[in-house]
Amino acid sequence: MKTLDDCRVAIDAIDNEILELLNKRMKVVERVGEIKNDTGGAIYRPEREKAIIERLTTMSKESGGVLNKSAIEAIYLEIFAVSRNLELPERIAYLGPEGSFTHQAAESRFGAMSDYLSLNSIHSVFKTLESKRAKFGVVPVENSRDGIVGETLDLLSKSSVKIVAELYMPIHMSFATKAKKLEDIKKIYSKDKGFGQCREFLSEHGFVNIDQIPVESTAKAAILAAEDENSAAICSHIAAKLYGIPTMFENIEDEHDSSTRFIILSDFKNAISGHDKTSILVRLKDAVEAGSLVHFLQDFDDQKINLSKIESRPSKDKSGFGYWFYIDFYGHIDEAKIQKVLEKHTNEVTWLGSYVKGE
Ligand SMILES: C=C(O[C@@H]1C=C(C(=O)O)C=C[C@H]1O)C(=O)O
Repeated sequence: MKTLDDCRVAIDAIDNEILELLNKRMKVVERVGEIKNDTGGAIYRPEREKAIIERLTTMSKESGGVLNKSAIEAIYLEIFAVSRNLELPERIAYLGPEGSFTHQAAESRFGAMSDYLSLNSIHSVFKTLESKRAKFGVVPVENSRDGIVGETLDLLSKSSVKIVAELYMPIHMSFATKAKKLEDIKKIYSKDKGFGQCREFLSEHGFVNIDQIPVESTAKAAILAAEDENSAAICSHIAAKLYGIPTMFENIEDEHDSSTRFIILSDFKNAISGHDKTSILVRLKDAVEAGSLVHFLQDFDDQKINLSKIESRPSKDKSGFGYWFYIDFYGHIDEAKIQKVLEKHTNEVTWLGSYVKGE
């Protein structure tokens, strides 16, 4: 049996090899960057990243390796982020403030080293992309409990930016405080929804009679709690970490299955990956006439295209269209069967993006 020292010597030797291989990988990545620069190709290729993770996961399984898919993903998403930065540093705008759940989603995809821009509205994220002040945007589009984020859908309907990726993130709340003892806590900050989602925790810990102060975001709650040792925040763990507040309890939400779907916006079209989803907006001219939506959907069914979401929104324009529909379906816009359906409805459909299906 090896001693601790032997193990550490072995680990050091392996780390040397890993570093050498990583540097070797980055040399190849630099060349990819040059090629993309010459040909105008997109830096971020989510479908290629997905294929790498799938291949490595299968390989690890087959060889009996201890790393499962989430471990491989955690390691490789960071490697991809560093690679992309090497190809061309690109700015990522997200719905802030720093420490928001959207920030956490952005970091999970773009890594710790990227150039981030925190903006205080979804509208500003779209504007920043349209004026090319950032290459990517990250915004929430729906939550499993609260439903659709209307502002995101309305902006998608008007903007030229496209959805290039999606990701689902479980939403967990942390209880963070600089207080040494629970009794020292005299007030708690959070967003109104934060309090709503953690009622059982608050009552179990006897916090019901303590001042609960709603503020505009959970990140703001963390900032305030960082300034006052007799207060606490219900916030994301990234916010607690960012503002230097120790987390006293994690996952304090009443129901643990809440997740938010975030979309990554940019200005290019992905190649087909074989695991794609497409989002479109449909303005049916005669939406009020019975059957027009049914006929439209029938065309999808005829081609065996499965829908994953349909959401109606009131149209706010003056063109006379009463409603439009936001639809997600499985497949990529460049697939023949999808072209066949969309060609029949060119005047009614706006393509919002085709991207690798998130998990
Ligand atoms: C290197 C590339 O660019 C990016 C980085 C990748 C990587 O590090 O493997 C993969 C896909 C792209 O997001 C590429 O397109 O192959």
